[in-house]
Amino acid sequence: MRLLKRPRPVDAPVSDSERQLFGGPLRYDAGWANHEYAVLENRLLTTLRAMPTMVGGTVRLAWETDRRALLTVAATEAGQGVASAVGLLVVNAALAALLADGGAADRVHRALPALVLGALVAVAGAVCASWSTAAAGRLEPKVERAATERYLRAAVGVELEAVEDGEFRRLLDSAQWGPPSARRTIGACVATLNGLVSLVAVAGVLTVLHPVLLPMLALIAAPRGWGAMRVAQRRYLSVMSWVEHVRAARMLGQLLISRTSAAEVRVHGVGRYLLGHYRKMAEHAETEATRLARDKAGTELLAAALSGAAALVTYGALGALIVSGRMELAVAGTAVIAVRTGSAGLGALVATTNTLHEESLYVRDLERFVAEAGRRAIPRGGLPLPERLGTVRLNDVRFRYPDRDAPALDGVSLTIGAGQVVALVGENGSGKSTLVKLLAGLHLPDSGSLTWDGVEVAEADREAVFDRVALLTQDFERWPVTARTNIAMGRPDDDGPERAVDRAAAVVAAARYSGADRVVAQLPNGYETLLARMFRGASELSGGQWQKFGLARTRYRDARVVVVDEPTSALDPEAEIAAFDSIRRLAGPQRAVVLVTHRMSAVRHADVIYVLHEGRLVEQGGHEELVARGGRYAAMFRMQAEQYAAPAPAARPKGAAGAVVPRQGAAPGKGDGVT
Ligand SMILES: Nc1ncnc2c1ncn2[C@@H]1O[C@H](COP(=O)(O)OP(=O)(O)OP(=O)(O)O)[C@@H](O)[C@H]1O
Repeated sequence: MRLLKRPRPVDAPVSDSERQLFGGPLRYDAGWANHEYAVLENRLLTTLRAMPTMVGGTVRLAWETDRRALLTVAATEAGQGVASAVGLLVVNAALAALLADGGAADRVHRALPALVLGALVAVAGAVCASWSTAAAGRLEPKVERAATERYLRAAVGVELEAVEDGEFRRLLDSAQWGPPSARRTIGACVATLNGLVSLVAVAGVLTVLHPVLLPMLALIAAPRGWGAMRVAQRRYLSVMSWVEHVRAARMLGQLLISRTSAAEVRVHGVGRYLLGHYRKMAEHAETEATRLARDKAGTELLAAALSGAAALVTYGALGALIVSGRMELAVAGTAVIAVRTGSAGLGALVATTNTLHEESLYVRDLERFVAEAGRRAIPRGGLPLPERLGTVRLNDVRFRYPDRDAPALDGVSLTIGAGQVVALVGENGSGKSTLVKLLAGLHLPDSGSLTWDGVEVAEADREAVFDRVALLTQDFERWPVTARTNIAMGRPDDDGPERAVDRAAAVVAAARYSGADRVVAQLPNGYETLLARMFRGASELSGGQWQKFGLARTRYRDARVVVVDEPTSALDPEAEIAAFDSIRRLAGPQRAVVLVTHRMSAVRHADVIYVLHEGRLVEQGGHEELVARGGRYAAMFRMQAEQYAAPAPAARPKGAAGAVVPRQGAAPGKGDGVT
């Protein structure tokens, strides 16, 4: 029974590629999988008992999206069941008439009404079947759409912290199979219902014919049922435990064909490298597929052998009943047909129940995800914020990312007032972007307080906080939509037809503000040009041109607090000066600007400069004041200023002709050619 050993996909060996590229196995950890085993290793009956709950969610969705179609499916499936029961009784009547005493013509004549009824019943069954197919076909896409909407709504509603949490992302990943499974669940439900109704009909007929026939039918089908369930459970476990591995291999494939990586893929030879790893990872996954196939083959063989033995016993019993005179020939004939129909029906029922079970496991993941997303959702409602902006205040704020030991922000207190341009500076990793995320309401402080006009952000209506912030980060989104919509995405809710004219004017004004209007002038269809290379006829922009669009979007958003994080890294010097100038001009009586940048020249005009170091606020003040203080800010400013100062003419080494390129790692003054 080696083939039927309990599988442990999580114990599979780790491939070199996983180690080299991802630092270890990309399998979900055994703790979770073992918990699943605890549920899945339960007996068949437990699974069957859990089925109504598992399927219930999908049926509820179907009820909500199109109850008429759902009721039609149920009614027509029941109709088919009745038709098949009547059909069997008609067969019995026809056989009884045909096997009775008398002449052949007489017997056929007596069987005729039953045969005509049989034909009518068959037609009714076929009409029901096609009606059911049409209704189910209408229902399925609606259910998938409703499930997808549930999934996406739950996903966009969670806190940023959840999005960055690996465990939550795992749930997010596995739940994506829920919506297509919900669609297939409808089909499987229909087939299961069909099988169940026909089976009840056959069972009823068999019980009427002889009480021993029913248990025999069950005996034939039980092993196949067990086998199918076992195969489904193992496949599900395997899929779940390999989901990250599959995603990583898919990601390698995407990197190979992506446009952004195309240059490095070619010039650095990354293509060959990743292709090799893709192959190794795919081969590794194939070993799991082989193991599953072997396990499936073993299970099915055993189930078929047991089922065959049960069939042998059944037909033997039928023979004994006929020989002993306890069953008439006509009844035995109908019984054979009924047992054959019944066991074929049971086989199909087992297969569809199995599909239903497997699909509902994925739907259950979706349910689990939606529940978890609900727990981690951004709270709705809360205290309102005043319409006019006064001050945003941080007092002794501390924040630590869940997977880090050291806090990203520690004891930070600062104020941002309306009309101010506030600059955040500090070395890489000092906490600037984290501070920005807290300001925007994307993260909440672990301790200390962050208030918007006196309202604690944790208690405020978060929608209102978001509404007051415009965010332009370094990796702002380059939406694959038209130039116009790319700018209007700054406030996409503002989309009513009555606002169309104002909106068009606002888009043009925002583009003029950032210099994006000059980019638009060169586009083949102006504002209607699609900015996504992946579509035919679309245009692509340079990094700097995109930044102008990002700036225009921020302007269009027209928010109370404008946060710009390294907004000009790709701009040419002239455009950069203009951009910083425009950004500074955004500040007004009702608007504050928070500028995060390493360009010290852009910072000097800020009203207040906050200097962060290892998550702590170490200096604050105006440019002149901070330079005079001679601290960290002054050092950073001096360092950048020196870059632009004319270098002192270096003494040319004796005997060196022309420019000398020092050897890498050589100490100054010990360049090549020095004697
Ligand atoms: N999502 C995250 N999860 C865990 N740690 C994070 C996350 N984002 C940032 N950090 C860590 O928090 C600290 C502060 O990072 P942050 O991005 O705020 O710095 P920064 O000052 O904006 O840096 P840079 O100038 O490089 O943009 C760093 O140690 C960083 O590694």
